Amino acid sequence: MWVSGSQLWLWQKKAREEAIAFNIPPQEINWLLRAVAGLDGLSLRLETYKTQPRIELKMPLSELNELWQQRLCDRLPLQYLLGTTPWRQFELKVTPGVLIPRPETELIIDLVLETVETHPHLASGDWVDLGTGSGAIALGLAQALPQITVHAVDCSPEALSVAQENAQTLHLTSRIKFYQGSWWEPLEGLQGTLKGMVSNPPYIPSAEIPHLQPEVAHHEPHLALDGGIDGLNALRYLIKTAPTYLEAGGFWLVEMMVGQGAAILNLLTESGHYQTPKIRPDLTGRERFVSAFINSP
Ligand SMILES: C[S@@+](CC[C@H](N)C(=O)[O-])C[C@H]1O[C@@H](n2cnc3c(N)ncnc32)[C@H](O)[C@@H]1O
Repeated sequence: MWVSGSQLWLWQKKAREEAIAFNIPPQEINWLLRAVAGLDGLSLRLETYKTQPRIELKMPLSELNELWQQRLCDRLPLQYLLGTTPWRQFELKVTPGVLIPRPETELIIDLVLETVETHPHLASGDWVDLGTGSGAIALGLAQALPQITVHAVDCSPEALSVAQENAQTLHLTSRIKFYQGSWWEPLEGLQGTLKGMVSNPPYIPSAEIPHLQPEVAHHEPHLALDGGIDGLNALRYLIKTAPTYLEAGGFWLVEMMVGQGAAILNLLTESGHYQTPKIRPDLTGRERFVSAFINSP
């Protein structure tokens, strides 16, 4: 499907005005045009594509416009409309059955790598990603630590099928084992053997979910968001159960919501099974992660 550069420029100009009117970041149009028209950042920024006689689109202009109207009127996230999202060096498949992996979650991989540098025994063996969703964290770990096997668990069959497809596309299927079930349930046989656990569990207090941006509240799976009354249901469970599965000296790392750090540190200390619990900030300095080690004998 071909259009002239000037036709596409006119469409982009109208879409930009609509984005501003609907309070949607206008940069999303460039993202859309990169994906649908294969335009690069420079020609979009300088609008040089406007003089191109012919530009190939992956869909008719009318269909592109329908997608855009869905973005505006239904507040459907662009990542679901395009079916992909960038995450670390990957381009991951996403569907409305999985949480769109967030840029701040990328830091989990860096925190693990930083820890492995000072604790080299963690660089091989078995790790788990509990609540794997699109598979983002499991894929990032498998790619960054070539000597480990990642066990990736999710209770959502739809999420697991997306995660498996992502692993296939990235040629990482031999490094990740996927399981459907609740948290540790499918991993009974690995009790006491795991080197590390990472998880970005649901942690939003139930009553806050309807007040999130409509893109999140209306379109992302509530199973991925809802952490119960205080948001800590899954985190509490993971603190209680991880010591049965991780080996002594094993590493425990979770993502959380700003403001949950003190409660999580308390739970870790009360459990008596963890040492050196630490709140870890994201790149903007907000407290978003907590790590600890399982007590050594
Ligand atoms: C916040 S999302 C994280 C997804 C992905 N790890 C990421 O960071 O983008 C939480 C994930 O936990 C999964 N989940 C919720 N309850 C679960 C349970 N009881 N057992 C296993 N997974 C669960 C959800 O399906 C969802 O995929």
